[in-house]
Amino acid sequence: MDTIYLKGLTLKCTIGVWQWEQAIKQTLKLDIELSTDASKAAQDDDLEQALDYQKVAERMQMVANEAPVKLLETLATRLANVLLDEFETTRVKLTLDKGQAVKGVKNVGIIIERSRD
Ligand SMILES: Nc1nc2c(c(=O)[nH]1)N=C([C@H](O)[C@@H](O)CO)CN2
Repeated sequence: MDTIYLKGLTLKCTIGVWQWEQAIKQTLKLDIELSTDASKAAQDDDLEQALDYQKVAERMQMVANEAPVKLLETLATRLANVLLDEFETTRVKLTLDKGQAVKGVKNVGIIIERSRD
């Protein structure tokens, strides 16, 4: 199995448990790993048969923009579900980074892995 990855994708979204966070947009960084079989796309040199990472990036930004959430867990799960439902992949790993959301911490975030048969 092969892996398509994106690192440091910028997402703008309304996220956070506090009232002030629900009134602003914050910037998160997203890393994604998607399992794929790259052999057919490589053999024919054909984007149509590839897992298109540009479409993945655009879809992730759309989902993040859509609805306010409180928890990183909620957004990460929504993003993973969209990847599994809409793209040719059976395993996803997401790292969602909220930067310096906690005083004294360099970075804070969540890593989730999801798969389907
Ligand atoms: N497990 C989590 N803990 C916390 C979250 C979260 O999304 N998941 N969020 C917050 C606040 O929104 C924080 O980011 C800003 O003060 C606190 N803990």
